[in-house]
This record gives sequence, structure tokens and C-alpha cells, in this order.
Amino acid sequence: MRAAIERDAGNDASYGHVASRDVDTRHGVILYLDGITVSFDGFKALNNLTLDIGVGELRCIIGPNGAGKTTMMDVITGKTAPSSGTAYFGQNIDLTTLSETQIAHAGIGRKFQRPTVFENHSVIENLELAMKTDKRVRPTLFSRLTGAQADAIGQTLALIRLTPEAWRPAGLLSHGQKQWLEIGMLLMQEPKLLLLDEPVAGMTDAETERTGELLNELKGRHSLMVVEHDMDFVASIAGQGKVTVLHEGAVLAEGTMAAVQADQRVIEVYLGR
Ligand SMILES: Nc1ncnc2c1ncn2[C@@H]1O[C@H](COP(=O)(O)OP(=O)(O)OP(=O)(O)O)[C@@H](O)[C@H]1O
Repeated sequence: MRAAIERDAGNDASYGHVASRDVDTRHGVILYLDGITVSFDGFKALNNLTLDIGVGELRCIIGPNGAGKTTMMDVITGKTAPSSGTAYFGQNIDLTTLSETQIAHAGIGRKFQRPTVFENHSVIENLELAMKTDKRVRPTLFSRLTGAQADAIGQTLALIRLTPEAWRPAGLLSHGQKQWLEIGMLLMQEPKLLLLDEPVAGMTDAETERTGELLNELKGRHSLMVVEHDMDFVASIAGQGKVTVLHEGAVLAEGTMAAVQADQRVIEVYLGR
């Protein structure tokens, strides 16, 4: 039996209730993880993990297979409950008390590695379906959009570089374009923190470069956590920002890409392999 509890993301009677409070980031921090431990059959996938992310920051997370990167995102998004430790969104929202739905509603968006767009719908319809609305007025295809909603879709299309593809079925897009569309769909939910799992896996060099530009455009407006194995990509997007190296469920090193690349412990467990 796993000691960690996988939460049910399903019917959630209190949807939006707890999490409708605005996240309080007056201290400049969007995410605080403190002493998080997750055990599976006694094995600690996360072992006293402590990490925080600043508002508007683009934080890259690297580390060898099994370091705990996915488990950390599972804790942040409410999929897995830690056996100890605290996880706060801003200063006021205790993520460990919320369901996955409530956490998404509070403003944390997660992009998994594989794109999951509606292939038979056009790009624009995908964005419309993903749009954040009052939950009593669900968006429907071909519903009349308000001017503000149409503007939001237009801005997102431009940001994800898919304006020329707006009316194409999403199934006909390239792999990279599908990934951008899915990022666009997350943006329609107006997330404050975006978690991205290996966003450039399987992309062409040109798509990878454009994704780096996109993430840098999102930085500042959103806070971003990017888990990635592609070190060239991490070096290209991190700039002078912080890179966190996870190893055996805890932070091994944190600093600029240049600093972590020169760190002997990081070379031993990860980069030197
Ligand atoms: N549901 C689970 N049951 C048992 N062990 C698990 C479970 N989920 C993860 N683990 C273990 O916890 C450790 C951390 O896994 P995790 O997937 O978080 O690592 P990761 O850093 O994301 O790895 P990768 O880079 O390969 O995706 C691994 O040893 C993994 O086998």
C-alpha cells in the first residue's frame, strides 16, 4: 500500500469555494514548499523538500530520473498529499487542504508532457472551450463571445504564434504547435503559476527556440516552473535566473545555470553522466 494519498479529482461539492480567495503575494513569493516528504511504501520520493518561487519568476527544475520532480508537481497540484511538510500558494492558500479542482481554480495550471488538445476542433475553438468563465455560464462552441473574450483569444493566439492557424483543426498542427496550443489553453484560465513538464520534448530546434521565447514572454506576467532535461534549452531560457537541482527528493543545489553547472555535486549526480 502506498502511504501517499492520491486524491480524487472528481465531483467536488465545494468547487471554487475555498480557493476563490485571492492569492496573497505581498511578500513577493508565489509558492512555498517547506519540509515536504512523500513516501511510497517507505521510500521517500520527496525527502524534506524546501523550495520557494518568486512572483513572476521563471524557475527551471532539473535533476536525474527519479529525483522527485513529478512527485513535487503532484504535491503542488493536489494529486498527491505529502506525509509531512507544508505547501502554500502565496501566503494564504494551504494547498494541502485543497482538491486538484480547487487548486486549478485558485490559479495553478499544469501542462503535462503530452499535448491533450481537442483534435477535431479548431485552434480557436480549443481556446474558447478552455476560457475561464463564471462557472454558471459555461462556454459553448459557437456561443457569442463578448468583445473582451474575443480580445483575450486574439492575444493568446498571437502569443502562442498560432494566429495563422486559428481555424485549422488542432489535429493537423505539428507536435510543437499542439504544445503551444495547450499552453494557450492554460493561459485562458488566467493562471498565476504555470507548471510545465518537459515542454520541448520532441520539438524541432526551431520550435524549441520559439518555445523559449514564449516562456520568456510569459515570465513576469505569470510565475513559471519548468521541469526539463534538455540542458541546452534550460541554459537558453534561464538567463541569470535561478535553476534548482533536485536529487533524491531534496534540493541539491540552486543558483544560476552557470553556478549549478560548475557545482561538483551536480556534476557527479547529474551533468557528468
Ligand atoms: N506512485 C508511486 N509509487 C511508488 N513509487 C513512486 C510513485 N511515484 C513515484 N515513485 C518513485 O519516486 C521516485 C521519484 O519519482 P518522480 O517521478 O517524482 O521522479 P522524476 O524526477 O520526475 O523522474 P523523471 O525525470 O524520470 O521523470 C522514483 O524513484 C519513483 O520510482
